[in-house]
Amino acid sequence: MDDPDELAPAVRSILSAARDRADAAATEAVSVAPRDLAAAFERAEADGRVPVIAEVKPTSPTTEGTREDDPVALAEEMVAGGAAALSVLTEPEHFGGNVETVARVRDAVDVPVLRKDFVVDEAQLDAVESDVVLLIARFVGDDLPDLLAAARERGFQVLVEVHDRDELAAAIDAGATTVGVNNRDLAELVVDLGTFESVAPHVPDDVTLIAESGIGSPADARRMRAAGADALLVGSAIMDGDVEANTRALTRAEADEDDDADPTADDTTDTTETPT
Ligand SMILES: O=C(O)c1ccccc1NCC(=O)[C@H](O)[C@H](O)COP(=O)(O)O
Repeated sequence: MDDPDELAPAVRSILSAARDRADAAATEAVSVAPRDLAAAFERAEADGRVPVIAEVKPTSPTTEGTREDDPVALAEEMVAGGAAALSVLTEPEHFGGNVETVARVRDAVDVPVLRKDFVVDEAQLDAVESDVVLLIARFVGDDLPDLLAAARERGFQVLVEVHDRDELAAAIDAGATTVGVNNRDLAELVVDLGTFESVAPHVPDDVTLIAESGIGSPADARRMRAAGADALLVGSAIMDGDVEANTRALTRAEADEDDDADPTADDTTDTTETPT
């Protein structure tokens, strides 16, 4: 990992808490039979939905307040809104998450569930079963190949998160097949959708590519898709207000634009002939 002093104070605090939790991590290795993430994206595409990983994110260092609703109810609303997969924050101190929520959400829905946390140590992988785990290239540094292998041995699919071309190269060298480009700079906590646009052209075609963070509107969703995103990971914009409607607006971002461009595509239009 590069110089921790270059990270935002909130992120240093997140990492320090993650290391403390690693000390108390489980000792028995989990064994997962995962739901296929790529297949879930394909199902969404076939159905005319933008593949969206909707994130259960009660709070965060860049969010005001905490959403106190039952996370399982929120997860079900996300699926009703067309989410192809879910992400559940399990970091307790800065994001209001916990590992029990992943298990409850996974029991309640049939889409793949990503456990979103700041894993820095192999034993942390055993805290709970999920279909996908996140490894952040910047945080795990040279341990990425070993952690990737350890996660796969347990059956997890792995989303490797990068922020620039050097991290992308490290992810590809380590054998990552699903890569997320985070638009949020963890040094400044500033979001710039141009990050995805600058890194995406360098991602090999056989890698499943996910645009993460800062996607706030259907126009943003279309922008990320035009830049090559196979799927989008969205938290704040979905959690702010009506979760089902917010999810639907993003999963329908392309279908709704097609409908706008072609009024005859509106399936509510009555095409029966009126007798004269
Ligand atoms: O979201 C934050 O404030 C944050 C701060 C520090 C480190 C990580 C952070 N977010 C983690 C995430 O990966 C996002 O929750 C995820 O990409 C969704 O982002 P968004 O749609 O912008 O909520």
